[in-house]
Amino acid sequence: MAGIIAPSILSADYTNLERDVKLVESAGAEYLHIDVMDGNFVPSISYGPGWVKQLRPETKMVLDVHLMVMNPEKIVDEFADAGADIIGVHVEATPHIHRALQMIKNKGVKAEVVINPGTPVLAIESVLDMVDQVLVMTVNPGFGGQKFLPSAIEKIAQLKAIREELGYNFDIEIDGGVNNETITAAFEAGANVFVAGSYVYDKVDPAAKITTLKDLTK
Ligand SMILES: O=C(CO)[C@@H](O)[C@H](O)COP(=O)(O)O
Ligand SMILES: [Co+2]
Repeated sequence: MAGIIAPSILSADYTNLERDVKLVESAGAEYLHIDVMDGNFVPSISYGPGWVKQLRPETKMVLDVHLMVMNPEKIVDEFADAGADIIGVHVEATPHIHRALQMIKNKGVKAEVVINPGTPVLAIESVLDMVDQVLVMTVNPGFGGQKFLPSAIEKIAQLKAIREELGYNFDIEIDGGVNNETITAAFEAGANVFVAGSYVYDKVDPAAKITTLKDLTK
């Protein structure tokens, strides 16, 4: 099965948001990646649940919400009610990662745990039996347009091995610096969901970029 492509709306043109959403949907992107930033866990501030609620009826794509916020357990219910299909919470952002993931699952939403480049797989081993997706950050979170960090490849391979050994079921997503050159090593290591922001939306022809990424992950 081809990889799932998740364009990051962070790099879209906000004065033409509807156009940019429809463009990637008709090009075959299955997920739309939504970067929520609180100005605390990361320096930038982006969107809240009200924004996700408005977006929900505009697309059939899976809304893949990446919460870069401190203490996400305080806000996961609101994002679930807004129509998120997947909610990702950083292990570095809360002392209550198990509770945060349980709250997401209780809402009937897919639960994702996220690790930063400086965090080892060991830090999330005790919650791998309860997640639908693991997001391995391939840049430090907070900004689009950064360079892919190859140290993530080993973590992807570790997660794939744990999943096989223990019979777990999670998808492995990567996020940051994904393009036609960096995607292959991550795909070969075991990633199957690929966030791409600036590669898709900067410069020309987002639809062709999605086709390229899909072709590289067959
Ligand atoms: O979560 C983040 C950044 O914190 C990402 O989702 C970026 O939006 C990806 O952008 P590119 O690195 O693909 O430009
Ligand atoms: Co993201």
